[in-house]
Amino acid sequence: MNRLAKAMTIAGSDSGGGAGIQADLKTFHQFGVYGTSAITAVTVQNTLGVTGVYPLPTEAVAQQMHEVLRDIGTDAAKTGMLFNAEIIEAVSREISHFDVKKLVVDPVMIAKGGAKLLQDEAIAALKRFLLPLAEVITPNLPEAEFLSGLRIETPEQMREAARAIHQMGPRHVMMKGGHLQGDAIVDILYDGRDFFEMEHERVPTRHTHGTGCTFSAALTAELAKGTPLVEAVDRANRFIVEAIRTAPQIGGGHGPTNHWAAVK
Ligand SMILES: Nc1ncnc2c1ncn2[C@@H]1O[C@H](COP(=O)(O)OP(=O)(O)OP(=O)(O)O)[C@@H](O)[C@H]1O
Ligand SMILES: Cc1ncc(CO)c(N)n1
Repeated sequence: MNRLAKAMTIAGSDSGGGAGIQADLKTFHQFGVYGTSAITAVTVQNTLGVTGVYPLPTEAVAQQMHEVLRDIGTDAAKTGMLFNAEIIEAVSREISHFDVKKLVVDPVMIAKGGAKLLQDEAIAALKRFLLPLAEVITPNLPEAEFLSGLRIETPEQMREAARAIHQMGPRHVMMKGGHLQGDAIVDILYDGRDFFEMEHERVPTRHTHGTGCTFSAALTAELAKGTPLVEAVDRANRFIVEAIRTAPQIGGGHGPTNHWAAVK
């Protein structure tokens, strides 16, 4: 067997199991990657929504990262729900200290039902401390609007916002176009020079809980294995579409995707 690739997720716990840490670890496993975690907050959630958010002490987040990274190490890492500015600063410090180069930042801000997973005043810390360390940031359109301060209603405005976000320091911007109308979903990847457009089908379903987490976890797993970025994005896209298409119909609300989805 080849050396086992390792990936770390730094994110919130979703008790319902479809998003956050749980989605990330299930996805790492499905990609054959050994997963480790640093939990930033415990959320009380099911498929109907979020009813509680309990952030951990900043020191607990930093210690989880420190102890895992100094012993086990990691080939890639991703961040999800970080909740506040203090946690963002501490996470950025550990990422720099251990020189984690393949960092995927999923700038989680609000859950689908509207619950706040990032405090408003933490956006400045995200831009200042974390984005310059990212290999790739994966905003959806509302997140890209918040970060760039621009309105995004057309593909051209997506490209404009990607340029603005790239200026904040990440080496690549992978902007997910799912929130624009249309039968097809067009995502764009920007490396500071060229735009790569990727189109895939839109699956008609309400079972999309944790799609952003699952997509960025798949991307992180591929990067951990050494897959080049454009190919890693393509594989992660194929995985999330298949996971949505074969969602297991769990719960009475927005159910999780199928973390056992197989992609060739
Ligand atoms: N109905 C759908 N059909 C096909 N692909 C989808 C669908 N919904 C989302 N996706 C894809 O899943 C990926 C992540 O989705 P999205 O941007 O909606 O995540 P998100 O809003 O961050 O999700 P969450 O906050 O629940 O984790 C994107 O690549 C997007 O194109
Ligand atoms: C813990 C957590 N992270 C991220 C999301 C966004 O899907 C969520 N609902 N819960």
